[in-house]
Amino acid sequence: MNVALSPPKLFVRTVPLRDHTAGLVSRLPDETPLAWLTGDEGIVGWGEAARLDLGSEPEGTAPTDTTRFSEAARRLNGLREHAEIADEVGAAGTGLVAFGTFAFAPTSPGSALIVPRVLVGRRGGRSWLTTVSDEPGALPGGLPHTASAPRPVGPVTWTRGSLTGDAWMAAVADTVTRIRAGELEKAVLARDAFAEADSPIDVRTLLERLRLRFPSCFTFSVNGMVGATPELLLRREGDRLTSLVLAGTRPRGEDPDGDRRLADQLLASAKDVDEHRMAVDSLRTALAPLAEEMEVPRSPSLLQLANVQHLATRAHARLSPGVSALDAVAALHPTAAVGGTPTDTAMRLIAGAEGMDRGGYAGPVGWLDGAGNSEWGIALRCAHVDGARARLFAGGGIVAQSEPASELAETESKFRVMREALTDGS
Ligand SMILES: C=C(O[C@@H]1C=C(C(=O)O)C=C[C@H]1O)C(=O)O
Repeated sequence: MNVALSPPKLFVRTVPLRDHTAGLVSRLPDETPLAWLTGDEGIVGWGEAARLDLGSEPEGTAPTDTTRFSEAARRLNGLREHAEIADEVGAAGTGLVAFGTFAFAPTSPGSALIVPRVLVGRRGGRSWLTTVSDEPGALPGGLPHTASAPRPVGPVTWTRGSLTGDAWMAAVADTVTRIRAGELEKAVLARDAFAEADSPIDVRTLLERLRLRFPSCFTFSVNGMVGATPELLLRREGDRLTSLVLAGTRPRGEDPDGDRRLADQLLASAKDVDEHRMAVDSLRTALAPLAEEMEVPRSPSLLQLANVQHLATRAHARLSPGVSALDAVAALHPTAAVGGTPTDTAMRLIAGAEGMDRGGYAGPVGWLDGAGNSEWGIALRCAHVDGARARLFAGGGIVAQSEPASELAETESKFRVMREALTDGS
């Protein structure tokens, strides 16, 4: 674990912004942009007023260990206690805001919270600017207008991931055998793929493509993790919590009739409905000790995206007094939508079967403000971007009736999100 030095004193100021016309992504400089966007709304940030790198736990730590979340909460509280905040807007995402990404497994590196130097937000017809500085009076009053235009990605070379398609299908087959033998009920298996461009990838280009193609998803960029996830681990507004659970997938059809047929098949599939139920059950069980009221629909509805369609359940809860967003993140991660059932057995199987470290893939990614408002997605349909290289991830839930070839095809549909974002002119 990192030993926290005494936190810096931060001077935070949020002011309303009158200029509503410019898109949020166009505000961003190209270096390490931070973003959380739904369509035209959300928050973007740049610079680092504070960076909390959270250490990884030693090998052998229980797969459900939550130290990285409690460490994040403790260190963020330290920052908040020292901060001087002048907030003229007072909405979700104003004041002292940190973007965050957490590794899927406690033993993986890469979990971090970042407080940007500058943040621009827009929501419900209001826009704001937050600046964070180390000295009183050194607060910039307006926006720096230095952002350059986003660059195209250029030609990309694709290489296969940690496992070949055949090796990955063999891992799926082995998992099915273990499920049928009664060792567990469900495990989500993922794979990776690599892309290499000729020059550093401009993350803003990816963000703009992703938010336009997936306006109902959460387009994010935090500490190298970039993607557009449809899955909301949780949103906290006051004491209200919302979560959108997804599990059960079909591709989109070629035409409206084919599309409807695939949707009907999905809604009627005992295999997918069961797989979905496990994800919802894992949420319900994790949330129950934290909530005073919970509202979870009995049966899933359909969520259609540009590349795939999912079974979806939107759950609501009222959190018990004193339960923070990070408490809820720690309790909910990993849901059976990205881990499995039972959680511990599935996590151990995943660590052995995938032949790779997931890093931040399938971990929580999002932001929180000083008032306790917060949004955390599950980092899916994403890549880790590092200079000219991108490592893409995609997975799917494996249950007793799963077939390796269709699971492989499902991961290909999910890879499309980032493959297309990385392809100019697609
Ligand atoms: C694991 C992923 O997606 C998850 C798995 C799903 C499934 O198995 O049907 C559906 C949505 C997500 O919860 C991914 O996109 O990589």
